[in-house]
Amino acid sequence: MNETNHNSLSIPRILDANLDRAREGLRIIEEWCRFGLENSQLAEECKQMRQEIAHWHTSDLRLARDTPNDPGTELSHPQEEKRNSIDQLLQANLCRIQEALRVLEEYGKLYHPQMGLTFKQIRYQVYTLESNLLQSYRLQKLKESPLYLVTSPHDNLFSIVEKALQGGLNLVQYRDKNTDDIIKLETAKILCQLCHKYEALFIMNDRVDIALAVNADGVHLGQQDIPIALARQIIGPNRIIGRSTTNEQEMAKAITEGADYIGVGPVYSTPTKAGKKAAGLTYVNYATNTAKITWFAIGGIDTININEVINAGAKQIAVVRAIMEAENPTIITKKLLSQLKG
Ligand SMILES: Cc1ncc(COP(=O)(O)OP(=O)(O)O)c(N)n1
Ligand SMILES: Cc1ncsc1CCOP(=O)(O)O
Ligand SMILES: [Mg+2]
Repeated sequence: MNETNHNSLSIPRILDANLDRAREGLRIIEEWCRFGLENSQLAEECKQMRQEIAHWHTSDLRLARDTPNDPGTELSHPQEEKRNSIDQLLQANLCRIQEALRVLEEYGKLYHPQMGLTFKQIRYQVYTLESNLLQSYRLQKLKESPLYLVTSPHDNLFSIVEKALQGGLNLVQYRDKNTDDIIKLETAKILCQLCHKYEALFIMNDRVDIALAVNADGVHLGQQDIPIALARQIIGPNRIIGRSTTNEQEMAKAITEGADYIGVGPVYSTPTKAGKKAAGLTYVNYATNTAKITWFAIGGIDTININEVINAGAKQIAVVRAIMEAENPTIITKKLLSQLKG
């Protein structure tokens, strides 16, 4: 250790700088919770943590500040100058807060007997905040996605999905009933990254294990798949669980069991789900009048018949062939989105 640069103010300076850093970072997250997510509970949690941190920022520590001689003020990482998305901005600031809290925890032990423990507790509160923030972000995005692409196997799968994302799609489900698991895993990984690049949500069909392995935003489970409670235990509280429903009883059960969204259909009979009886527009009407959670009408919907489904009250729809078999997936995506926006 170089003793020449070490003096009695070194630790107060470290604490002063990191108290500022943690509070600034929390303020950035708080603004998003308040204005972006409109989640007053999360905003309040941020505020309380800021106040607790402020309480430790005593005049002794502020007086130790020596900005003109601080070699760190000029240092900035190129990544700090660049934020491509709100997601990245939040991640970067959560990281900054956690680093600052860790510094406060370690150096705080040398300053005040209680400081290490307090900042350890705040650091854990920030981990919980991060996870709640992610859940809130996913649920909001889900609610605001009018169009849901459920994929089918295709030689140009990635390019079709990317073209649809370029058309404004926000929600994609990877569905492939027949491929080997090892290929499914690799495909899911690539699709998940692709979706996140476009800030879209990625949902895995049927498979909770693959959803977790690739960091998917959620999983879609049908009536023959594992129970929602078990999926929740495995996948945790922050990822989305969707459930297919074809009638009133299934809808009620899925909602009671805690599905984040439901599929409502098949509206029309469809070769994609051959042999499955259509639930019809009557069931869409029922969902319009009854479902209090996010729901997607699905089955046989295209640019021609979508208005019937919209007239039955659907605000969000899911399609397979309409996009997967389109000559131009970007144009069809834009068209479906504009039809849904009315
Ligand atoms: C959005 C959405 N709704 C319904 C389904 C159908 O799920 P499931 O009944 O499990 O049938 P498979 O898709 O697994 O054949 C879905 N995938 N997505
Ligand atoms: C997976 C699924 N679940 C109910 S209908 C359906 C398939 C919908 O496919 P398409 O949009 O091609 O009719
Ligand atoms: Mg299924």
